[in-house]
Formats: sequence, C-alpha cells, structure tokens
Amino acid sequence: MKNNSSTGDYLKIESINKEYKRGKVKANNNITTAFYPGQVAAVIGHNGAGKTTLLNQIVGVVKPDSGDIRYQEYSLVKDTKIARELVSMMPQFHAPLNGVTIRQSVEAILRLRCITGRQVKERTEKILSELDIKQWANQVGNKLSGGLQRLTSFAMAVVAPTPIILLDEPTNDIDPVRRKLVWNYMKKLARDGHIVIVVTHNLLEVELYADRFLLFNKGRLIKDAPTADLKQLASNTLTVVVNDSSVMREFTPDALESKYYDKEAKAVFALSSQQVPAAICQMLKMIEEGKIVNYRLSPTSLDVSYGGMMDEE
Ligand SMILES: Nc1ncnc2c1ncn2[C@@H]1O[C@H](COP(=O)(O)OP(=O)(O)OP(=O)(O)O)[C@@H](O)[C@H]1O
Repeated sequence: MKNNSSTGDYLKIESINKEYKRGKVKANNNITTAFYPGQVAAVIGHNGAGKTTLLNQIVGVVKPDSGDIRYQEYSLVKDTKIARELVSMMPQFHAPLNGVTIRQSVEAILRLRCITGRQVKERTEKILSELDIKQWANQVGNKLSGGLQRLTSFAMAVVAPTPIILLDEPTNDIDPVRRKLVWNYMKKLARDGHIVIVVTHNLLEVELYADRFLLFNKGRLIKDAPTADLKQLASNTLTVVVNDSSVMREFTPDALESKYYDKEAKAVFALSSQQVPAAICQMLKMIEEGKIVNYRLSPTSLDVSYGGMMDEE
C-alpha cells in the first residue's frame, strides 16, 4: 500500500446512499465529496443528519445501499478488510474495558498494529504526555470520568495513525484546555499527511481549528466550504435585559438577527464572531448608564446557527 502523504491520494465518496426503515429514513442521500490529506474536515449537522452513518460507511461497518468509497485503487465498500487497515475510527460512544488502564488500552492498540519492543512504551508515554493525561495512566477505564474516557478513546484512535482517521465527537465532555490539545493533535495529524474527518457540534472550534466544514441535513450534504465561510454564521447569542423597555431600542448592535421582547424588557441578538466586540462595547456603555441590568453571551446552538444556511436550501 502506498503512503498517502507522498502521493496526495484522497478519499472519494461517490454517490452513496443508505436508507433505514424501508426507505422511510434516508440516512445518507446521494453523498458525493472527497477528503484530502493535510486537511481537517469537520462534519457538522443536526442530530440524525447522517454524520455517523457516513463515518461508519467509510470504515466499513455499514454498507451503503449504492455508491462507492474509493482510496487509491481500493473500494472500501467492497474490501472491508482494506478499509479497516486504512481507516481508524474513534466512535461516538466508547465503552472502556473494565479493569484495563489508560496505559494498557493505548499499548494494546500499538501491539495490534504490530508495533513491538521499546516503541510501545515510548509511543504510549508520548501520547499520554501530549494529551496531558499521564497522571491517570494507571486508572482503569470504568473508573474514569467521561472526559478521560473520551481522551483515552482519542489516544487509541491516533496513537498508530492510519492514512484515514475518523473521529466522532472527540471533544465532548473534555475540559477546555485538553480540547485544545485534541484539536491541535488533529491538526498535527493532518500536517503529517493524514486525512482527518471529525464529527462535531462545536461551531466555534470548527471555525478555530478545522480547514473545511461539511454541513449535513436530513441525510443530504447541503454545504461544503472552507471554515472561513462559517464566519457568516451567527456563532454567538447575546441576550440583554434592560431596566425599562422604553430604552431597549437604544441598544442596536450590528447583528445578523435581532429580536426585541418588550414585555420581558429583553432583547436577543445573533452575532457573528466579528460582531461581538462592538456589541460588547455598546453594551458596557449602557450598563454604565444603568440601562442594561443583565446580559448573557453564549455560543449559539447549531440549530440556530444553521437557520441561515437551511433557508438557502
Ligand atoms: N441502524 C440503524 N437503524 C435504523 N435507523 C438508523 C440506524 N442508524 C442510523 N439510523 C437513522 O439514520 C439517521 C442518521 O443517523 P446518524 O446516526 O448518521 O446521524 P448523526 O448525524 O450522526 O446524528 P447524531 O448527531 O445524533 O449522532 C437517523 O434518522 C437515525 O435514526
């Protein structure tokens, strides 16, 4: 098998379809795209949009009803043995093995991939340090927090990286500092020539770390674009409460969407990342004047962010 980093081989998804419930659910509806070495591609979309189904088809655990998935001269649909050699996947739900420590879990993967001797220890210690989880290395899986289980699962997926790496919501439950480590690790894998595909619901992280995003909705791929395009999306929600609704409309930040609720003396704004600083400035001034009495700035849920793009449909 050729090394993808030197040849620039890419993963081709060719018109794949997958239906469930006798065609009532189209989990993947005529998906055609390609994934390239050197790129972190984020797959985003509502629950049930078809993201995990796509990953499962790439790794060969779900067979498409039609269409093909190709890499080099191989069809990963027809040759699931090759698929398992080429692809490693961190599943969305991963039950840690009872009685097995983090260190043992990572070492087991290395041995499965035919790595032996000193290399096993060295590589294990390196990844545990890089993810900053060494202090829990000897704790058994079932005793770990959700975040640590996820980090273990991530370490297992990437410690002996295959040309194609699939990660299903790898940063869920992980603390902000280690989330950054995980994303940086994914970027490093891409730089080393791997194809990295990550399912996530965190738009802010996609905007910060991924190169490209693919937006799925009801089984269809409805947007495939560089992450710079995400800046057009409302990734923040600002809610302000005023002391008296008569002053509410004095607060007019530049926003993608604004809604004023007179009865509650409250206003809600959908802001892109670039619009946040100016909105905060204007808000602080009104707080000083005693006009705004409370506020909340939060990352927007995907449902709200997607509004604009879904409308495009
Ligand atoms: N084995 C299955 N049997 C029946 N329906 C399924 C099966 N697997 C997936 N589906 C359905 O296919 C659709 C796509 O599911 P999928 O898990 O791919 O979505 P997702 O985008 O990964 O969602 P989430 O973000 O919730 O993980 C959903 O309607 C789901 O219920």
